[in-house]
Order: sequence, then structure tokens, then C-alpha cells
Amino acid sequence: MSDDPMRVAVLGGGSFGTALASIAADNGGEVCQWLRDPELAAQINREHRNGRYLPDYAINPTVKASSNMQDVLERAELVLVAIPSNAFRDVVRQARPWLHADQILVSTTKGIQEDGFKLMSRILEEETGFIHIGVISGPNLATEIAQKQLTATVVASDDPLTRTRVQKALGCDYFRVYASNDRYGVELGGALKNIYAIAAGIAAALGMGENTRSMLMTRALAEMGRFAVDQGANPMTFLGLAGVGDLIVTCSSPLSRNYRVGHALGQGKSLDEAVEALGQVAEGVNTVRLVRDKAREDNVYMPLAEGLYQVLFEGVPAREMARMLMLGEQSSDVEFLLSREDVQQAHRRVETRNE
Ligand SMILES: NC(=O)C1=CN([C@@H]2O[C@H](COP(=O)(O)OP(=O)(O)OC[C@H]3O[C@@H](n4cnc5c(N)ncnc54)[C@H](OP(=O)(O)O)[C@@H]3O)[C@@H](O)[C@H]2O)C=CC1
Ligand SMILES: O=C(CO)COP(=O)(O)O
Repeated sequence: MSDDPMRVAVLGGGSFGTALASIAADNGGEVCQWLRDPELAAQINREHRNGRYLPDYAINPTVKASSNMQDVLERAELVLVAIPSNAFRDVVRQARPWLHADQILVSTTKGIQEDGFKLMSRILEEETGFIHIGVISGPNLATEIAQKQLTATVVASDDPLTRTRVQKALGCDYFRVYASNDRYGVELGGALKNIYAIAAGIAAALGMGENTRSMLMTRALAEMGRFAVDQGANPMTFLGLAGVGDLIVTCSSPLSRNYRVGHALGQGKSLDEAVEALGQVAEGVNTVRLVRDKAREDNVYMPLAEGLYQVLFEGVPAREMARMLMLGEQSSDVEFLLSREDVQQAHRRVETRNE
């Protein structure tokens, strides 16, 4: 591999796209960032600052922003797609004329497409048919990355070249990139944790404490594992940065947009008001709906996702939902050791004996 600077394109001018563009440039890459708003692109080039999404942080001055996709993509070796899931396919289609099979295409987006319940790297595959496809996911609050706080992420792909090139392009003294070959599991972890971050934000706004947050995160992990198994994914991946790592940060930090939506709901705002006030993407709002429907369809036990769905979309008060969840059927701690069915059977046996 040559030591020439890697040519990196970033599609998306939001907070994460901007943070990633700056990392790649700090790392010596030749970075072009595409955003649809020419005025914001001009501001990035002029002031080295993204006034809309990361107003308080300096961007590496060598990042070139443009609203011309051809200019950004034509020479790129690595393309990072940081576009919310509801616009992801459209933007990849716009980009398609300037994408070529030698490029490495990586999704950074933690969401699900409603039609077919597809994750974003699948869309990259469907739209291009290329083989160098991967995802990055992990505990990666864009604002903290912009502050150069020490951070780690995961690049996941079954293609070793994709993993190595991304590790080389982004790994630096404040951003460490771990490799995984479980693309689906890493991507699924990133999408699912947003659901529980909304719930954690609600709990915090209702004055619930650290025991509650810890219970919520741990039971969320159990629920995520159950869903992963149903989808044919390996739940072991959730023990890594893209599972438990991202769950911890997103359920704990007011810098998370999903957490903030939850917090606003807990303070009594309507869902529309909470999303409107945020002004940025909170993927979990859509993800909870899709995952809850899928769980029902496949008969997967996901009481937290079901409960949050009812709070968000059916007007059930959050405190009442929390009470119902606490009084729900008896269950097991680690289901890989003791199944829920075993716990319930034992209860039934005791009840029959007492009758
Ligand atoms: N922010 C974070 O901390 C992290 C985010 N992520 C993931 O990254 C993804 C992108 O997030 P992020 O950068 O934070 O998002 P933001 O909400 O900050 O920004 C979204 C960006 O996408 C652009 N966009 C939206 N719709 C379209 C469209 N139809 N055509 C072209 N551009 C469009 C917006 O442009 P415009 O301004 O013109 O509307 C904006 O540049 C999300 O799925 C998120 O889950 C992952 C890890 C961390
Ligand atoms: O995924 C993230 C942190 O890893 C960002 O979370 P939000 O989208 O909730 O801000």
C-alpha cells in the first residue's frame, strides 16, 4: 500500500459526518465533504467551522466542503456515508454515477429502512453491487470527537481490505478503530441502542436514579441479544463497543439526541415538540416502531421496546408503563444460562403445588 494520503469522501454535512471528515484530515487524509447546502459548504471552507451542526468546534482546515457530488466522489478511495436513514438510499442513488468498484464504501448511520427492515450497508450493497462494503459503529458522540476526547469505534466488514483501510484512514491518537467481521451485528447494535437511549432520557427527566438507569441498560442488552438471535445475528458482538459500549454512552449522555428526545418527553413535551426542538436526527423514534413491529411479527419478547412504543405512539404515561414493566412476568437474569421459560415453569409448578 502506498504512503500517499488516502483520498476520503464524506457524504453528509451533519455533526457526525463533519467529525469524521476532521479525523480523516487530522490523520493526513485528503478529505472532501459533500453537503447539499452550498452556504454551509462555503462556511466550512472559509471559517473551518460547521455553524449549523458543530458550531463551537474547529474543523481541520484542510477539509474541503462542496455541494457538488461529482467533485467530492470522483477521486475518492474511501467513501463514508453519514446521512440519516430516511434519506440514505436517495443520496446513495445520487452518488451512484461517481462510485466505482475499487472504492471502499462505509455506512456510519445507525438506523433501519422500513421497507424490508434493511440496515444501511445492505442498501450500499443493493445500490452498487460492490464488495468493499462496511460499517462503523460504536460509542461515538460527535461533539466529544470534535473535542478530540479519546474515543473508540468498530469497523465491521467481512472484507479484510475494508477493515484495514478504515483502520488506517481513521485510527489516530484520539480515535482508535477496532475491527470486526460481524457487519450485521455491529450495525444492528448501533440501531437498537437508540431505542433504549430514549427510554433512559425519559427516566432521567422523571427523576429516576442510577439503579434505574443501570437496570434499564442491562435489560436492554438482554432484549437486544434476544432480538439478535431471532434475526440470525451473533449476540456476542453486543459485548463489544458497538453493543454495550454504545448503549452505555447513549443512555448516559445528554449529548445524545435520542436521550434528549426522551428527556423532553419526560418533561411533558409531545413527541412532535421534542423532535422539532431537537432539529437533528434521532433515529430511535423510527427504530422503536420498526423493531416493535418486527418483534411482534417474530414473537420475540421485547417488553422495553413495546413499552416505549406505547409511550411514544399510544399515549401511555411513562410512569404507568414503568410500573407495569416492574410488575411484569418473572424472568431470568442471564438467559444464556437460565431460560425465561425455565423460570416461568418453576413458578407454575410452585403455584400448582399451592393450589
Ligand atoms: N451525531 C452523532 O453523534 C453520531 C451520529 N451517528 C449516525 O450518523 C448518521 C448521520 O448523523 P449526523 O451527522 O449526526 O446527522 P445530523 O442530523 O447531524 O445531520 C444530517 C445530515 O444529513 C443531511 N441530509 C438529511 N437529509 C438529506 C437528504 N435528503 N439529502 C442530502 N442530505 C441530507 C443533512 O443536511 P441538511 O443540513 O441540509 O438537512 C445533514 O447534513 C445518523 O444516522 C446517526 O445515527 C453515528 C454516530 C454518532
Ligand atoms: O450514536 C451515537 C453515539 O454513539 C449518537 O447518538 P445520537 O444519535 O442519539 O446523538
